[in-house]
Amino acid sequence: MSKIIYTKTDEAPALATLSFLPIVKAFTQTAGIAVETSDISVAARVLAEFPEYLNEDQRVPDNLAELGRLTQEPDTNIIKLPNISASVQQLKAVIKELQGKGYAIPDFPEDPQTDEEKELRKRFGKALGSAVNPVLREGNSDRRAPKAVKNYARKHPHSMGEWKQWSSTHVSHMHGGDFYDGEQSITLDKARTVRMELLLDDGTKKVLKPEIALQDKEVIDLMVMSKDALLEFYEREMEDCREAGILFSLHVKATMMKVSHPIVFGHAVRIYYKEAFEKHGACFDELGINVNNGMADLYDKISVLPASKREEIEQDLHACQEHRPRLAMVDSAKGITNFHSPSDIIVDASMPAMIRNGGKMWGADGKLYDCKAVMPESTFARIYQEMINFCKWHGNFDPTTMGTVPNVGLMAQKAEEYGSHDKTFESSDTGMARIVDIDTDEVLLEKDVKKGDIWRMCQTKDLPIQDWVKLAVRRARESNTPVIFWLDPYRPHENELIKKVNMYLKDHDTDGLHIEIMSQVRAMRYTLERVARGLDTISATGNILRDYLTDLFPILELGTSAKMLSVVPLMKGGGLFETGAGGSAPKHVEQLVEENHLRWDSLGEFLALTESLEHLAKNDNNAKAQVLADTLDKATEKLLLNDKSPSRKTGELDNRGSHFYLAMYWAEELAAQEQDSELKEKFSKFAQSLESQEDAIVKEFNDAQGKSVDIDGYYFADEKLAEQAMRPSTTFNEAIDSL
Ligand SMILES: NC(=O)C1=CN([C@@H]2O[C@H](COP(=O)(O)OP(=O)(O)OC[C@H]3O[C@@H](n4cnc5c(N)ncnc54)[C@H](OP(=O)(O)O)[C@@H]3O)[C@@H](O)[C@H]2O)C=CC1
Ligand SMILES: O=C(O)CCC(=O)C(=O)O
Ligand SMILES: [Mg+2]
Repeated sequence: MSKIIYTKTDEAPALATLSFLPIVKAFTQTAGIAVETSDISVAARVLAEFPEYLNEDQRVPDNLAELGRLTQEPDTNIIKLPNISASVQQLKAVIKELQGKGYAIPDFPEDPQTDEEKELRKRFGKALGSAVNPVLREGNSDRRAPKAVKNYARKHPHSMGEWKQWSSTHVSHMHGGDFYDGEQSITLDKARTVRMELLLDDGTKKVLKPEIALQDKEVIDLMVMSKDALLEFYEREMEDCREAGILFSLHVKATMMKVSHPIVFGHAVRIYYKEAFEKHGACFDELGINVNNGMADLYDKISVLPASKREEIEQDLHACQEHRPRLAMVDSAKGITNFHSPSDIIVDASMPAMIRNGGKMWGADGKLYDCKAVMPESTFARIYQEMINFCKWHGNFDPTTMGTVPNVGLMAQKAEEYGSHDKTFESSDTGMARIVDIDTDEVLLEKDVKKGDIWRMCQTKDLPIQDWVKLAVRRARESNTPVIFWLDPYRPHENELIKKVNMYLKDHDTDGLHIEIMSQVRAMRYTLERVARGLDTISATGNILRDYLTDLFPILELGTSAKMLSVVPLMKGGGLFETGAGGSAPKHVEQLVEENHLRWDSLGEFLALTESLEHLAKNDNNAKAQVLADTLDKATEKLLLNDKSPSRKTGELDNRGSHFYLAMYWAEELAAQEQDSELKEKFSKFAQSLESQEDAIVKEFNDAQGKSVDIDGYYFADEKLAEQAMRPSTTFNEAIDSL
């Protein structure tokens, strides 16, 4: 029997799954396909990590490890929904919720001292930040807007804020002392085993990572972020921002760069509130405040202090604000600033939202203002400034005419920075950071560091690079679209990649294809000139730009990255089908709980399912699966054309109603096709029955809305209550269950 694994994740997509999965199961079983679920939500991952603390009946298997194993099997077919990459605050909330429900998970040790606490911290660390995607992404990334989706966006453009030439909005990044500055990179001449160490001035060595096995032809990099340079940069930019009278907004990716970016974030907060931190430092230390977790953590922890002390601290914090720039807000109604939590502003989604808004962010008064977008690491920040320059000169992009920018991303096997967190260190001393061959004692790479600097090693394996080049050539051929490799010869790492790209391009027939290599800023300029003329350009990028560009262009082109087709052809032959290119939309859960309306758009799920069925049809020689894929594709287009995507407004069609329409259109298409008479017969009756009950079903869906709903939890909601909430139409449920 053919099998699809459907992941159960978190927040909005997890809710949507409760409504959509019964439909998927009912349709696919007609083609002999079993759909199995695999719970990889952050709560399930925490439970799986601590079986010895749980009763027998509370234990759950380590599904993520199993899925990771399956990525190595050629017949694997996984549909992967977005999941939470948890910050420390979120992880603590997960633990609290589980404990409250009788799961005796231990407390999170914030400042581990004993060996036991350190071990616990390490185990919890497995559920922190981006812990799922890197395990499953055993292939490179192919993300694009399907034609039907792009055509729909052209006909029904989303709103765009207006860019003015006199906008003061700009990007600020470091010009020295950051990871880009003085980066070192080599391609290995043979397989080696190395250690990462800090050589102190007195000759002693601190080994930080005793053994890393490196493959032949692998590219490794050594990069350092200077603490002094970072602090100077923040001081200068905060003052510049205050003088300019615009909002200060910090954009980091603390979820994926889960070691370095919380530190970079924490320094910004400490500099902003410098005097208060100097005055109350000892008290903050005593309370175990770690501002790398955001101001939310600070306010939470000072709440235990006597009122007079607490008020004094609050006053001192407010006094700092007087001579600092105004902060961009995440939620002005609730007074939540950009410094509240490092996972509130995640650069891949936050920068495009600002650019789409005409370069504006929300101020504390709920009004929009120009801003200084601060992205300390210059490596990729420059692409955003280039886009801002373009917008200021040419005005905002026009979704009705703009071209599209698909992406082929080098991602497999934890490529580049996104795989570096276990090789990233905040230096405890001043000395020489070194990568040393264990067998020969050769120093492969070394760089001076000072106490507090952040240093890291990145790895990029050769086979993923070969596969990436192959995928880029394939996409160029299949879509007859130019490919630009965004690679900067002045950056040592990318210079190594350029050599490899040039070499591996020779393995393919590139006759008649337009393939070029350009540095990021030129590539952005070139791509935008084409975008504005309605021309399409594939971006072939490394892992970080894959992430950034696949939110940036879709948000401008389609209004959201949720509408992207996002395929990961696994290197061992299987398929990983991600649903959209965005995240788990936490704000949507709030609306569901308060008003029983889920505005989550499952288009990404529909697109992923189509690809998954097509993959399965070919792999398992399952003709019925191909019929299901073809008809689902048509049904999805019909859904768009008939405007049956979820509305943002409570009382109107939402996620659940939209699923009903997809089911009805899918059934209609199956009834209309001539390839498979069995499916035709079965779905003709089903389609008729849904059509005849359409009004009653939509009424049931809409009537359920407008009141609050209790699903008893957030990270570990009650399955039954959540399912009831997500399947409120008895008529539709009966129809689906009877298929
Ligand atoms: N592949 C993965 O597993 C990914 C996971 N993440 C994780 O997701 C979480 C949230 O990240 P965040 O930066 O807020 O980005 P999101 O992409 O989740 O959300 C940003 C906004 O995009 C819109 N949006 C996203 N998806 C949809 C959808 N399907 N339908 C309609 N609108 C949508 C919503 O806008 P509006 O509010 O206006 O409706 C939403 O508030 C984090 O924990 C992050 O780590 C992030 C990216 C990828
Ligand atoms: O894994 C994560 O935290 C985010 C992934 C992401 O943003 C992406 O792949 O686009
Ligand atoms: Mg992303």
